[in-house]
Amino acid sequence: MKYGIYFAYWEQEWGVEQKKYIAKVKELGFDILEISCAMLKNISNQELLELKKMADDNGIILTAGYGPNDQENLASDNPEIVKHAINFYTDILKKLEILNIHTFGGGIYSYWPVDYSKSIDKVGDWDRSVKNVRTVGKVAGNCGVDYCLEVLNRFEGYLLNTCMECKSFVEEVDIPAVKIMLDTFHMNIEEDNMIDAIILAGDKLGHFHVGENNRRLPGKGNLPWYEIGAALRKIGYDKNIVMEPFVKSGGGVGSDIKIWRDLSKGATIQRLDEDAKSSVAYLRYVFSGPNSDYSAEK
Ligand SMILES: O=C(CO)[C@H](O)[C@H](O)[C@H](O)CO
Ligand SMILES: [Mn+2]
Repeated sequence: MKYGIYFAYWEQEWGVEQKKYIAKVKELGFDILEISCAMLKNISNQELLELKKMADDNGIILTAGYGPNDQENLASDNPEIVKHAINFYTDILKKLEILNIHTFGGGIYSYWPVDYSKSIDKVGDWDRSVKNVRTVGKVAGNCGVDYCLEVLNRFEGYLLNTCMECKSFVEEVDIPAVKIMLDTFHMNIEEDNMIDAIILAGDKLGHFHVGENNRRLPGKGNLPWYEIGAALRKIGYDKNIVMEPFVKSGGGVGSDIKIWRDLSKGATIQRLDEDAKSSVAYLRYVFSGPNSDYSAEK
């Protein structure tokens, strides 16, 4: 397994320049930097190549995350929005191919975060999204990108709240590049048992986000990391583990993620860095097993 972190741990806006985090995460002991596709919307080819070179030079793997806005919604009942969304994803996927990025995840079958002042048509949105994710998933496959559908908690999304729903959706889409993405923060809210959910995902699991019950760094909350690691090993998961901590309020990130207090306890940037370094060392240790009493027979 490779270990990474989402740049937004240090930032308040999704679209900011993220190149500077490549050397930093390397230094802190990570293999991966996850960037936001928000920064790829208006990027030049030259900048793309520079970003790729910087990752290569530092021995860092890049992955990509994204929370699409309501104009990029593949589940929309408005054909103009769907057309725009398909064009948007096609452009982004071509850029990911240039960047040698093979993993793209998030609520990329709907929009995020959902506006619940509007009425919800889950059945209709599901059918439209299956059809349109199939279209975009084929493009992803041609670009060598796994298109990973993140299971989100009910307050942020309504289409895929559990691994079971995501598995059915992925089976309906039936395109090899379209995979399940799980995030321990969301699983802790929605799944009866997050270990069983990982086992259920099995070889369809394409990407894995880790964060505590309150989105602090792994090791600072109450999630069962030993058991999570054992479940990942049991399904033979050998892809990416990307931590997605959110601890500072403010800006677009703070408002989308709903951080209304300082979960970092006033940490300086230096302290944030040290915490991330300790957390990835901790995760590498607990996920390497065999440290858990989660039995393989379960
Ligand atoms: O877990 C998430 C949202 O709660 C997502 O992974 C990202 O934050 C989202 O895609 C924005 O990039
Ligand atoms: Mn996530």
